[in-house]
Amino acid sequence: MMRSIVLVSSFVTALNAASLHPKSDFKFLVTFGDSYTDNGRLNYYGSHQAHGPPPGVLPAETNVTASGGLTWPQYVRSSTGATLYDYAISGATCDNNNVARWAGFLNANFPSIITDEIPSFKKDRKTALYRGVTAANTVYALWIGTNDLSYTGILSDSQVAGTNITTYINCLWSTLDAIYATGGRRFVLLNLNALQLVGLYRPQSDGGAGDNQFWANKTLYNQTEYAQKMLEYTTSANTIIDYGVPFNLLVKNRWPGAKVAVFDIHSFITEIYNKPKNFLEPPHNVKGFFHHCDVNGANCVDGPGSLDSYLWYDELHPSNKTDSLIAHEFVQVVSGHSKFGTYWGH
Ligand SMILES: CCCC(=O)Oc1ccc([N+](=O)[O-])cc1
Repeated sequence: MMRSIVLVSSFVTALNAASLHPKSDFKFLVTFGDSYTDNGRLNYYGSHQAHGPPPGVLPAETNVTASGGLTWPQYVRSSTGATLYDYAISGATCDNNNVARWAGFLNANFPSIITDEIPSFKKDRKTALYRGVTAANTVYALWIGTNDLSYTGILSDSQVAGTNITTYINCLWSTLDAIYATGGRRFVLLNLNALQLVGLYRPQSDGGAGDNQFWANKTLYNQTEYAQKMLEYTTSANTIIDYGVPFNLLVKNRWPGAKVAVFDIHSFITEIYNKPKNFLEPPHNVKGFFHHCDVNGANCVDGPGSLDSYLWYDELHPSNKTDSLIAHEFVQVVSGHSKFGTYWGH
């Protein structure tokens, strides 16, 4: 049977950011991901023998995240008034059965979306925390993959044998399956960041970092080759996401009644990189980063200047200025008004 494809032009009506009263169609934001999104959840695991909070309990938040300040969902909350449930955990991959990363301080792997974030969400979903959550008033955001493709993952062929970028992409669809099964119908999928631009993967010959806390022996490698690999991996995965969302949603009818927006973070970050004066405070800094530590992540020194001038906080993470820009654009995506959003629905 031929199925008509409908590009949803307006995902939801525009948000009244100024009032701080959440709009009826954006009362709750539920987020899944890694340190790009984590607002303190890993800290809870770190202080509770690698266990998450009991069902119905939110971990304490921090206002100094991996961005150097608030992270993007916290900015979305403050601009929209939406209630935020953030399951993101720093260091996470999509599924530890595909790419697992050891966390010495946990004496366990970093918790992943499939093994920890989704199970925690499903347990919480049955508690009073989710009173008032409906299919219509809740947006689920998924931003994962930076660690899957990272030097400790696919970039160094460190994934579980037999798994690959397609396995990672299939994990995205499995995550949407799990949320859909709980009643979620409105999804925003944030694609892979332009990782060839971060200091971690940029060659030193182009202003990138040398040996560092996220890749301790980077200088032993052909850095130009690895930056190019990262460009290939992120752009190829993002193309698969672009085609995979309408294929799964509309051709396979995998999530009947759902709407999915793809937020093209790769292009958004690249636009900040190319036109910093439109986004960052002068003097703009898009090649360097603000927070400099040794290869052990210790003896850190900040600056020079203000973090608001920087695209990046450290070798890997957007600055909190950038996170505030991501949040602003995310709200535009949810409202159907972003040139960085592609909207799919029945
Ligand atoms: C965006 C993915 C990068 C990431 O998750 O980085 C981190 C991993 C682990 C920690 N941590 O253990 O604190 C922080 C950031």
